[in-house]
Amino acid sequence: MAGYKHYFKKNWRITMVSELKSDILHEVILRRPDQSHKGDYGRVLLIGGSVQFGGAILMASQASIGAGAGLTTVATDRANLTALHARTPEAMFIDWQDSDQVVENIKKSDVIVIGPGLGTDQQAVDLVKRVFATGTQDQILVVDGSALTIMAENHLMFPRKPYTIATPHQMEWARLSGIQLNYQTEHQLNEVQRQILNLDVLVLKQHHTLIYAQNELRQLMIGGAYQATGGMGDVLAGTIGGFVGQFKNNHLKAVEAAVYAHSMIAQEMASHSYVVKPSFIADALPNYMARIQSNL
Ligand SMILES: NC(=O)C1=CN([C@@H]2O[C@H](COP(=O)(O)OP(=O)(O)OC[C@H]3O[C@@H](n4cnc5c(N)ncnc54)[C@H](O)[C@@H]3O)[C@@H](O)[C@H]2O)[C@@H](O)CC1
Ligand SMILES: Nc1ncnc2c1ncn2[C@@H]1O[C@H](COP(=O)(O)OP(=O)(O)O)[C@@H](O)[C@H]1O
Ligand SMILES: [Mg+2]
Repeated sequence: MAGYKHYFKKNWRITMVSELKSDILHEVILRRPDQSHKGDYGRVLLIGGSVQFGGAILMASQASIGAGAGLTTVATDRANLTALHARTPEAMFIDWQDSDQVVENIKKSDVIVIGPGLGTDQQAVDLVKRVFATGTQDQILVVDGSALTIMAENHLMFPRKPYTIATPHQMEWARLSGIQLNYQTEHQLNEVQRQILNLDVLVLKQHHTLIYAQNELRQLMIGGAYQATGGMGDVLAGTIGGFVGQFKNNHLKAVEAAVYAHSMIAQEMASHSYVVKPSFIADALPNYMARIQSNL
């Protein structure tokens, strides 16, 4: 347990525990007004994708676009440029070594997703620090994958200003909180919540993912082991980015809807797929969201 207090401080009181149900989708995914444009649906910047883990950021950006982000930009290793444009020509590219362009794009984004396939080398550490230092009050930050490991290894705290969502799986949460897997009971987590610093939403990914926010804890009861494939969390991070970027009334509900939709699509696909490819979920999002909007 040693060390977690270093990261977390804010007082959280979980007073409501409930199951996350499908009505969240109908609450969040509404018909778009005709008089609107791409600038209304979120400028999402995704940062990640080392040479080794390029696929992670491709999947996350595919999910951001599928989820409906108005503009999706990817700051990644130049090695991913051709693959990115071949897979998702809708995405814009920034070389993550170009710090001026990275900072400029952090500033003009509504949502920043950092971590999928980021890796943990010094350049990645610098990027996490830069994002944390630059993020403003009216921005939303999604911290995933390697960015969480970097935080644990470098004793970084979540930044104060942006609305911050963390999406650790249990191993990442163990690194960050100091609570080992076998001890990650509800009680232990509540103890940590009381001390959380600067975090608005914690999506603790596992079979039956838990979503913690200041006054509530919701549990996802759908989804299954057909989701246990590398890239599944990268697609979730991109989906959350796309949802919070466009569904602006309530950030927490947008996160909950993203988590629910991601697993519901997987569950539907599992009726005819032994494993569900994460990129298929990214591509299925627009059709699924249209069905929700039409109440089908
Ligand atoms: N195609 C790609 O480029 C991929 C890149 N990835 C990236 O690789 C980096 C390292 O992330 P990883 O998660 O692979 O490695 P980590 O070292 O962070 O953790 C993975 C290990 O944690 C253990 N674990 C325990 N409980 C778990 C749970 N509930 N869910 C998931 N794992 C659990 C598993 O045994 C697993 O081997 C991240 O930046 C990630 O985004 C991964 O998403 C895999 C696919
Ligand atoms: N057995 C399972 N049941 C339900 N959901 C699962 C299961 N295994 C994995 N998942 C889901 O898949 C995603 C995996 O995320 P993560 O481990 O970050 O993947 P990656 O980093 O490889 O993209 C999470 O949303 C998790 O809840
Ligand atoms: Mg992950």
